[in-house]
Amino acid sequence: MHYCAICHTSRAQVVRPKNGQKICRACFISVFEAEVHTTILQSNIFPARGERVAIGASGGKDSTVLAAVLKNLNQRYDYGVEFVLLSIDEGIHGYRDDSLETVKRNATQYEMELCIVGYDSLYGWTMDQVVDKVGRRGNCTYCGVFRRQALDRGAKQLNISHILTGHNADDIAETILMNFLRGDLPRLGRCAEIVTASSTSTMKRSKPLKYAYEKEIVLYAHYCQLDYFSTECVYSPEAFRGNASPERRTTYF
Ligand SMILES: Nc1ncnc2c1ncn2[C@@H]1O[C@H](COP(=O)(O)OP(=O)(O)OP(=O)(O)O)[C@@H](O)[C@H]1O
Repeated sequence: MHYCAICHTSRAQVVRPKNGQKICRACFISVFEAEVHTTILQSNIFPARGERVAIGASGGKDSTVLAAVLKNLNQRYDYGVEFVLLSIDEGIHGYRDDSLETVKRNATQYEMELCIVGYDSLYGWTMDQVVDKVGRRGNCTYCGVFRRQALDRGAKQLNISHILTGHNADDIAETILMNFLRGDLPRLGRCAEIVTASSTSTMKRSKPLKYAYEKEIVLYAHYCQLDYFSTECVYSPEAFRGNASPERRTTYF
């Protein structure tokens, strides 16, 4: 039997993909949370007490883990921040309607206010209607752009100027590779930053899970028995992110 490399008393149950360390369940949970706390401190994500901050909440594993960890860390280290869950309803039947039910339960579990903003009320149409009219080609690209803007508009409605997202280390590695394949140098330069503030808007965006590997996020959610939604978007097989072949790349230049 291997003993945990941190506490040396319990049985090791996890081999960390990051460094090969064999640790027990309790030490994994505490080290995972400690690393997110370090990212928050080193990047000065919450510079002011009393700030209201939105968590972009999709109901998926990343944003659910983000909300759960922030709830714990805010209590433990007293950041003095009030978190609000902000969800965008893109209007994708059989996907977003189900995941929003998860976010509603999370709002109760984490005692956070929830605000849901829909593409239908912001733009006058849903993604299902867009796909019906123009087909599936490239729809993930528009949807991503609309979602980003919808998050900004939702946060403004709440009088909030700071949005956190659950982007993890694997997402950021994929984004770097995608920007490289597209030859998008300006984005390549800034896509790995933890805190970004655009020159055209006052909205600040942060990624506290930047150093968390997707495998460990799933493990954290599993060990903490978090309630999250794990079905893929019905339109996502079309995304460049999941299928970045050179032939497809040419359509983006
Ligand atoms: N519909 C949405 N409403 C609010 N925030 C969203 C929504 N979709 C995505 N986000 C935010 O953007 C982040 C990255 O989204 P992405 O679509 O890449 O999903 P993901 O990597 O599967 O994350 P998750 O597991 O949280 O769904 C999410 O973690 C979340 O913070």
